[in-house]
Amino acid sequence: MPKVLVSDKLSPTAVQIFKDNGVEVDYLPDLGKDKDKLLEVIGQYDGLAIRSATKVTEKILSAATNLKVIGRAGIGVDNVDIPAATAKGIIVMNTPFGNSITTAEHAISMMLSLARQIPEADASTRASKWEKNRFMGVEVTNKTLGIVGAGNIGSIVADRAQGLKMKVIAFDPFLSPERALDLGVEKVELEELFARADFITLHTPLTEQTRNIISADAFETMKKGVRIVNCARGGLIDEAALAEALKSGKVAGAALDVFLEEPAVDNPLFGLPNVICTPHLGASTTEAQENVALQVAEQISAYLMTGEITNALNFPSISAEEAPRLTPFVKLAEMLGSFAGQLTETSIKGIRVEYEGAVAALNTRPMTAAALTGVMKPLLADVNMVSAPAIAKERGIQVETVNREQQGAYESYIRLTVITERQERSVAGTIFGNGKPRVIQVKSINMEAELAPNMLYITNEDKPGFIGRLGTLLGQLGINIANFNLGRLDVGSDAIALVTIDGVLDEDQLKQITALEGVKQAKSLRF
Ligand SMILES: NC(=O)C1=CN([C@@H]2O[C@H](COP(=O)(O)OP(=O)(O)OC[C@H]3O[C@@H](n4cnc5c(N)ncnc54)[C@H](O)[C@@H]3O)[C@@H](O)[C@H]2O)C=CC1
Ligand SMILES: O=C(O)C(=O)COP(=O)(O)O
Repeated sequence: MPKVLVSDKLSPTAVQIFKDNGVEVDYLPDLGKDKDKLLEVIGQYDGLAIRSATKVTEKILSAATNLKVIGRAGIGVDNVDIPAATAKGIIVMNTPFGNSITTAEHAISMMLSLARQIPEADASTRASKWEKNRFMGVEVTNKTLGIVGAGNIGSIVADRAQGLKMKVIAFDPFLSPERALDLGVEKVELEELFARADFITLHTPLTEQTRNIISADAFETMKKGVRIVNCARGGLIDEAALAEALKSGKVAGAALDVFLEEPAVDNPLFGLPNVICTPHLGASTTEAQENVALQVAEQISAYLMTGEITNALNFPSISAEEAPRLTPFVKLAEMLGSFAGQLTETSIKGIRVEYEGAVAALNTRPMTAAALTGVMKPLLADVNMVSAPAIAKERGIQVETVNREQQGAYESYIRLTVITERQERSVAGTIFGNGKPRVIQVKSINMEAELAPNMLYITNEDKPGFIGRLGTLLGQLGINIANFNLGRLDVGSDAIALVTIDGVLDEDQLKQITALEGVKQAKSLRF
C-alpha cells in the first residue's frame, strides 16, 4: 500500500480521501516546519502533501528515496525545488484554482481595510480612545486600481473591484487585448500602471522576472499617496524600499499578507503605523481549504494507484510507447520555445510551430505543448506541458501548427515563430544523431549551435573587428567561452552570435556587453 505524508495543516477531508482510495496516510501537520525531522522520515513515503510551510529543498529530496509525487494543496510552488524533483523523477502537482476566489477576496479585504484604516481604528476604539478625528479614510469609488498579474486571481480581483466602481488597469505581458476587453480592464505597461494607480495589487508568481518588481526605483514613479496590497509573494516587493517610501509619505499605506522571510516575526515594516499585516492568510477560508485538500488528495491517490497525472507541473503527457521517439523532439521544442520566449519582450499574439520531415509524422501535440511551455516559462513559473495549451488559449494566444512530411536539407526540423504586435521572430532546430537538440536558424539566419545551460545571444552589426572586441571584453570580464557560433544574412547586414559561456552573466556584465560598439541586442539565455 503506498504511503503518504501530510506535513502541513490540511482539512481532514484529505486524510479521509487517502484512506478511501487505499492509500496509507500519516497526518503530521507541524512536521513540515521541522527540517531535520522531515529529512529523517521522508525516505519512508511515496507521496507528500504540503502547503507553503514545508520547504521541499534539494536536500530533502535527496533523502526522499521512495518519493514519487509531491502535491501542493494550493497554487504557488516556490517552496518546492521543481528542477531537483524533476531530476529525481518526482511529479510535482498543485491545485491551480482551488483557492483563487478566496485569495482575491483577501486582497479586496486588505484594500478596503487600508482605505479606512480598519485595524488601527479597531485597536484604538477597543483601547477606549474613541479617536473619531484621527481616522480619515479615502473612498475607493472612481479610484484607479492597478493590477500587476492578471491571471486567475488578478482577474477575479478585477471583477470584484469593478463591482466597487473602481477603474481597473492591468499589467501582464500575457494579457491579450481581447482578454483585457473581456475582463473590462485597460491593459497598460508597468510604468503607466505605476504612474496612474491609486491602489496597486500584486498577483504574479515569484520568479526571477518578478522578484522586486516593486523596487526603490518603482516607488519613485508612483503617485504620492499610493496604497499597495500584496497577497502574492513576499519577494515581489523590496521591503526596505517600501519602509522608506512609507516613512517619506510617498506610499500612504501597505497591506501585506506575504513576506520575504516567513514566518515573519521580526520585519522592519511591523513598526510602521500605516501597514496592515496578515500571516499568509490569503488561502485560509473553510471553502478554499476544503477545495484544495480534496483536490490534492484525489490527485496524489490517482497517481499512486493508477498512474494518472493531473495538474502536474513537471511532466509531459506522453504514453509509454511513444516516449522514446518523442522525447528528443519534445526537448527540442521546449528549448526553441524557451529561446524565443527569452528574446520576446512584448505581449505575444501568436505562436506558429512548423514540423518538417519525419517529425511531422509523429504525435506533435506534446511537442507543441512543450514549445508553448518554453515560450511562456519566463513569465509563468508554473506553466507545464499539460497546462500550456489551455493557458495560451485563455490568453488569446493563437497557436498554429503546420506539418509537412516531405524532407528538405534535414531529415526532421522544427521551426517556431513567435508573433508579437511588432514583429515575427523564428528559431529553428533539429536533432542530430547523438539525440541532442541543435539550433539551425535564428531570425532567418542560418547557423548551427548546440544549446547549453548558459549562453550569450548577440545581434550585432556585421563589421570587421567586432568578434575580436567581444572576445577581448569577455576575457576582461573573466568569462570563459566554451563555444562560439556565428551567422549572418548578407555581408554588412545584421549578424548573430550565440556564445556558450561557463557560468552565468550578471547584470553589470551584460550591460558592458550591450554597450560594446556594434552590439544591437545582447541577452543572457538560460536553458
Ligand atoms: N497569499 C496567498 O495565500 C496566496 C498567494 N498566491 C500567489 O498568487 C500568485 C498568482 O496566482 P494565480 O493568479 O493563480 O496565478 P496565474 O498563473 O493564474 O497568474 C499569474 C499571472 O502573473 C502574470 N505574470 C507573470 N510574470 C509577470 C510579470 N513580470 N509582470 C506582470 N505579470 C506577470 C502571468 O502572465 C499570469 O497571468 C501565485 O503564484 C501565488 O504565489 C496564490 C494563492 C494564495
Ligand atoms: O496557494 C498558494 O500559493 C498560497 O500561497 C497559499 O498558501 P497556504 O497553503 O495557505 O500556505
